[in-house]
Amino acid sequence: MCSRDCCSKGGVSRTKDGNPCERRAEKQETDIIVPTPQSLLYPYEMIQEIADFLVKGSGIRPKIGIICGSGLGSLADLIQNPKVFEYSKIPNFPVSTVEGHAGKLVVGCLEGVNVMAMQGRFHYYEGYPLAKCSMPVRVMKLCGVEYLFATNAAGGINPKYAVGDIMLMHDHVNMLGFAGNSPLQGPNDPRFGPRFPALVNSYNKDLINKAIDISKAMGIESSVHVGVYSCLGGPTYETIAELRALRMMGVDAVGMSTVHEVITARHCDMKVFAFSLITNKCATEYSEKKDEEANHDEVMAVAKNKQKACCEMVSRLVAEIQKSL
Ligand SMILES: O=P(O)(O)O[C@H]1O[C@H](CO)[C@@H](O)[C@H]1O
Ligand SMILES: Nc1nc2[nH]cnc2c(=O)[nH]1
Repeated sequence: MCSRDCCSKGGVSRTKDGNPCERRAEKQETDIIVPTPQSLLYPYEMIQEIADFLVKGSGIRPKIGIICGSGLGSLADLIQNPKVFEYSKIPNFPVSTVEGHAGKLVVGCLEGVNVMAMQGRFHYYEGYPLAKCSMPVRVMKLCGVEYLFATNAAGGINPKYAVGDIMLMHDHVNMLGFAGNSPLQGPNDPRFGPRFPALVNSYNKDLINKAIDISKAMGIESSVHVGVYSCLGGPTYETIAELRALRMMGVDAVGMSTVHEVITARHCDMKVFAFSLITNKCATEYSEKKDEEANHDEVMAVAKNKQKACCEMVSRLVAEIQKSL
């Protein structure tokens, strides 16, 4: 209420005698905030600056970029001669706020290939716009990265999936996109990619086939699936009705990440490989059992338990790529 003792009726501030309050009208005009389109948050030059900082600081131009999912930070521990950058020390970089996401960028060598790994990703529910969540993918691109490996912890909706299984992503359903949200929203910078990128064939078939062969060589093929992931905004886990709806849409696993990173990577023509570690089974029947409710401690515990297999999958696939370089 303004100091002239106004009240608000029908969205219009009025003085006690019913006349519109001029002071409030003036204030409203100056208070209008025009949101910055997502794509303008990190202009090309700023991304280039971050990439230059990392390439100069590490002396390395990575070919493969790895994003470690919740509890899967040990993927970055595979890297030899690592140069570690705390996110807080990288200019214009956001900070990680989620448990299981250390907030470090590790650059070095894996299976003879220069790689860069994010120990900690950014999620929409942390309050970051999608373009900010996936900004590091563009940094990777300008550092020289050609392949994105995105990993995540996810809930298994497909009834055939068990906790601890791995789902190789071959497609996604972009629920945030259905609601009109995209990391590419706003003016397009063609130095990154086209205005209207196609997303069919986003997940590289050759890499999926190689990963299937690797799972056979590791003797874990019965717990490795190929399926569809969907990203919701979070931070809530899903209701039973939502899980049923997702299943009807053909979704096999659900999480709160990855899709915007894949969109950003495909926009700038990176080859994408992604997998979900199934950390919990999503209930699709109503029940009052507490142990059927998803929780982040369980997600982290399962990820830690299964990190060895995930690490082996990643390093073997990097070794396969190395053969073709
Ligand atoms: O997708 P990642 O980062 O692996 O994490 C998943 O696990 C967290 C919920 O337990 C959410 O952040 C969800 O997205
Ligand atoms: N949205 C969502 N994210 C997850 N991350 C790990 N498990 C889950 C889950 O069940 N739902």
